[in-house]
Amino acid sequence: MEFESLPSFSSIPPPFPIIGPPFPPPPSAVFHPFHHNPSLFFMMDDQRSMSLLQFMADEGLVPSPEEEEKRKNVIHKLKQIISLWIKKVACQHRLPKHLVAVTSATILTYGSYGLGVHSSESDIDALCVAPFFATLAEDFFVVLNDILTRRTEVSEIHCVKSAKVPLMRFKFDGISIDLPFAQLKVLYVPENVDVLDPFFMRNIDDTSWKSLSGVRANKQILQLVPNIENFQAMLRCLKLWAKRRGVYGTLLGYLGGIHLTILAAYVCQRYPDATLNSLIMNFFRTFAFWPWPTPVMLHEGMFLRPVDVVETRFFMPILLPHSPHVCCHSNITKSTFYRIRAELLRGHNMTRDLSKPDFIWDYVFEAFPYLKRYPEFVKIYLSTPNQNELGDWVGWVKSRFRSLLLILEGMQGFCDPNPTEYVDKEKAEPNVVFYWGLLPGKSNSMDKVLVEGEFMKIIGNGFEGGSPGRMELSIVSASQLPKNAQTEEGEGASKGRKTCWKPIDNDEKGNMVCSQPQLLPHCLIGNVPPNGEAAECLSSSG
Ligand SMILES: Nc1ncnc2c1ncn2[C@@H]1O[C@H](COP(=O)(O)OP(=O)(O)OP(=O)(O)O)[C@@H](O)[C@H]1O
Ligand SMILES: [Mg+2]
Ligand SMILES: [Mg+2]
Repeated sequence: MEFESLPSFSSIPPPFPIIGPPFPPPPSAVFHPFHHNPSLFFMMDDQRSMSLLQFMADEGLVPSPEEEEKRKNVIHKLKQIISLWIKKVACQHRLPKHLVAVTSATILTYGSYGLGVHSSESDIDALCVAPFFATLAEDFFVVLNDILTRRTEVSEIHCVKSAKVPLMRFKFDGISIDLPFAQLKVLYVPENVDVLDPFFMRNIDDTSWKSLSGVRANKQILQLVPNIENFQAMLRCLKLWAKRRGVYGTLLGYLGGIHLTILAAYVCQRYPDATLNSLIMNFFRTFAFWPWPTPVMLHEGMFLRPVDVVETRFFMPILLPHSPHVCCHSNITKSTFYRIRAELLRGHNMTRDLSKPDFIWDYVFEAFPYLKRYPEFVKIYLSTPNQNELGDWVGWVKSRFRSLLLILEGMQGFCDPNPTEYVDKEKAEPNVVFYWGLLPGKSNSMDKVLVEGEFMKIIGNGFEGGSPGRMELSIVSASQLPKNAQTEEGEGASKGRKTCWKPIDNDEKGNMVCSQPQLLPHCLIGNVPPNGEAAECLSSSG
C-alpha cells in the first residue's frame, strides 16, 4: 500500500497509508455519471436513498415511539422540578411574593436530542435557564442538586463544577442527562425562550454565554438547513458511519457530534434539493477534497479569530454558526487527521459511482478492520477497586488522551486511537481497556516505561473524583487481543458498545464535561420499501 500525497498540508509527513486511488481534483459539479440519461440518474439516486432508509431502519436508528414518549416524559418532569426549584430559590432570596408568583425558569434541549438525531442510547443535553437571582454555585450546584438527589428517578448524579461549561450529570429514569446552567437578566424566563433574541442575551455573564452556546448553535443550524428531515437522516447516517469507521469521538481526536452536524449542514445548504443519497455522496466528495485548514463555515464571510488560525490543533477548523464564530473545540492530531481523511476518501470512492451494479450500504458502514490494519497495539488498561468509581476514572483519563496520543505520535509517527472500550473479563476488578493501532515495525522504538511515566504525570494532576484508579500501558500483538475485540471486527462493530466520554469543553485544569455518544433519530423514516437493489463493490474498502 502506498501513501498518496494529499492536497494541501504537504508540510506534514504522511504517516498513514491512504487506501484508494490518488486524490483526483474535485469534480466541479455534482457527480453525475448519467449525463446521457438523466432519468436513469434520478432512478438510481432514488433507489439508493430508499435502500439507505431501509438500512437505517434495519440498524434501528429510529427510537421507538415508546422510547420517544419516555424521553418527553423525562423532560416534562425535569421542567416541573425546575419550576418548583426556582420558586423555592426565589423565596430563599426573599423576593416579594408577587415576584415569586411570576418568576420562572425553563429547560432547553440541545445537542443530538435537540436536533432530533438521537438514539435510544443517547443522553439528553438539557440547559437549565434561570432568572437573574439564581446563582450557579449555590442555587444550582447545591439547592437543585439536593432536590434532584432526593428524587427516586435520579441516580449517578455528579457535578462538573470548574469546566468551561459547568454542569450536573445524572441519570433520570435510566436516561443520561447533561444539565448545564445559564442565568438571564430577567425575572421571567419563557418556556421556549429565544436565545437568539438580544433582549434575553443582554448583560449575561461569560459562563452563561458559553452554556448557551449549544442551544444557540442548534437553533441557527435548524434555521440554515433547507430541508430538516433530510438533514436529520443524513446526520444519523454520518454518525453511524463515523462510529463504525472508528473516527467518532472528540476525546480520542476524532469528530464529535457538533463537527458532523456542521459538516452535514454545510452540504445541505449547498444542495438544498438533493436526495438523501446525493447528500451523502456530496458529503464525502466535498470533504475528501476539502483544502484543510480552510475553515468550514455556514455563513459566508465569518470572521476567524487570529488565535484560531494559529492554533495548530485545528487541523480541521469547523466554525460554530453563531457569534463569535469560534472553532468547535477539537482534539484532532496529525494521525487522526489522516485517518479521518482516509475515511472520507474511502466513503467517496464507495459512493461516487451511481452505476455500480453491486452497491450495498453495508459496505460503506462496515466496521473498521483494526486487526487487519495493525499488527501491534498500545494497550491502555484502566481499573478501579469499585465499579462506581470506574466511570469517573475512565472519563478523567480519556479527557487527557490527547496528550498520550501526542507522546505516541512523537515516538511512532502515527497511532490510531480506536475509540472502542473493551472490558477484560479475565480480570476480577472493574476495568476498561483501549487498543490503539500502531504501524508495523514501529513499536520496538518505543520506550514503554517512559511513555507510561509521562502519561501518569499528566493524569496524576487534577482528578476531581475520589481516589485515582490504575493505568497500565503495554504493547500487544493483534493475536493477543481478547476474543471480543477480535470477533467484533467483522460484524457490525459498534453495536452495544460501551459509550465514550467526550468533552464539551476542557479547561486548563483538565476538568471535563462528558456525555454519551449516541446515534439515531427521532422523526422521519416513514414507509420504507424493501431493499431491492444491488450492491456495491469497492476495491478500496477498508
Ligand atoms: N467540541 C465542541 N465544541 C463546541 N461545542 C460543543 C463541542 N462538543 C459539544 N458541544 C456542544 O454541546 C452539545 C452536546 O454535545 P454532545 O457531546 O452531547 O454531542 P451531540 O451533538 O449531542 O452528539 P452525541 O449524539 O454524540 O451526544 C453539542 O451539540 C454542541 O452544541
Ligand atoms: Mg449529546
Ligand atoms: Mg452531552
